[in-house]
Amino acid sequence: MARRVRDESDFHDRASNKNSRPRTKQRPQHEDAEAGLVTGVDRGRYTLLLDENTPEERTILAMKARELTRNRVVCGDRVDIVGDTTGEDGTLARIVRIQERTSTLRRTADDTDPYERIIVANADQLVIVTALAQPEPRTRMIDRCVVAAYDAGMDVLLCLTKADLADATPLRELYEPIGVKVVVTRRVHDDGTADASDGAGQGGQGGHGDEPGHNSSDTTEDAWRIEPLEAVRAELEGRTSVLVGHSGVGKSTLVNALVPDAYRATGVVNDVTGRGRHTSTSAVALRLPDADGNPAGWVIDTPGVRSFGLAHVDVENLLKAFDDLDVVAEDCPRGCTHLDGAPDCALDDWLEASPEDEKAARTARVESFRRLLAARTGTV
Ligand SMILES: Nc1nc2c(ncn2[C@@H]2O[C@H](COP(=O)(O)OP(=O)(O)OP(=O)(O)O)[C@@H](O)[C@H]2O)c(=O)[nH]1
Ligand SMILES: [Zn+2]
Repeated sequence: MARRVRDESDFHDRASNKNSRPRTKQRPQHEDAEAGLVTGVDRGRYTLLLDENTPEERTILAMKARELTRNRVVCGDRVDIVGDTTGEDGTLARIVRIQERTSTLRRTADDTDPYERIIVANADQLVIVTALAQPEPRTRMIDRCVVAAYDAGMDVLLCLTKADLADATPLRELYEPIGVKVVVTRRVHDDGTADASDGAGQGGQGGHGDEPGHNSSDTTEDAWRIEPLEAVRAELEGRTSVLVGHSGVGKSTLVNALVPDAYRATGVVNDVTGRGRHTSTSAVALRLPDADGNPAGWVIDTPGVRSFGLAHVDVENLLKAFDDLDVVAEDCPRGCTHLDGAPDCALDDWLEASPEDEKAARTARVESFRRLLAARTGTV
């Protein structure tokens, strides 16, 4: 369901909109530019992957060229680069263009940040990692993430962790009717028990999942593993997924199991800034291996993203994520809010006219849609 989404320049910098930029003057200058993928951003330094999946594949560092000063380059962006692109020590290339984005996950300006920001570009799936207990799930937070994803034209995967501690059924029932895919993971001890009484801290950076794609008890003698890891991997393969989740939900545990050495692989950024990765708040793209260790997609971890401001969200975009309701709402009065109690809202007529056997399903759809609409406002 990836739809074309407007460029960031549509929102706060119309003057520099790409259509009015003197492209023809830049083109000849940069016709030797190479293409790269932004895998990390840290204080004006961009980590890029060039010649992806070829023998020449390499990681380089770059900065933005002067003409891009006012444009934000984010993780997941495809960019054009000039200068020294060898990636050798001490080299710094220049990003001269941002390629057209297929999606932009964004958050609204708020009290702490006056700008609406793009968080990640070109992702097609948002993975909301939520623990079933410790910490307790917060459905309002999940709703808000779903809204942000649907607004961006992204699919949603709800990953419910710690199923060894609580039942996933209530959350499943809440989210499956709105087109959210659900995967449920649990911690399983190597002796087969699903008891989470100890082992805390062993998993965060753990030795679990040392063997890409297997992570089974015959390769790890100690403690525990996350299951079913392969079901999660199957949902991520061939896609670019953004992972969000509150502290303590088990996101790092999951990323480590899926992408062995994930955090060591981002060391390039650390070498430059001297900062540990865990103090970084910007997104990092990690390559997901398939069961044989071959590249099979991208997982973008977002350590700093705990919630989304949603004031920018367009009701129409949200409605588009509900195909059936979108058609019905064509009969709504102009400017209908579609909220509960909205005068003459066609969604209410649709419910009333429902055949008996469809009533429950229709009601679940409309109620879920209205819940998401309401979640746009207020704070988490
Ligand atoms: N019982 C149980 N504990 C789990 C499970 N997954 C992770 N944990 C534990 O939950 C705690 C938090 O996991 P992390 O992976 O560090 O959580 P996080 O979401 O990355 O949190 P931050 O690192 O603070 O962002 C750790 O002690 C893990 O061992 C699970 O499925 N069941
Ligand atoms: Zn309506």
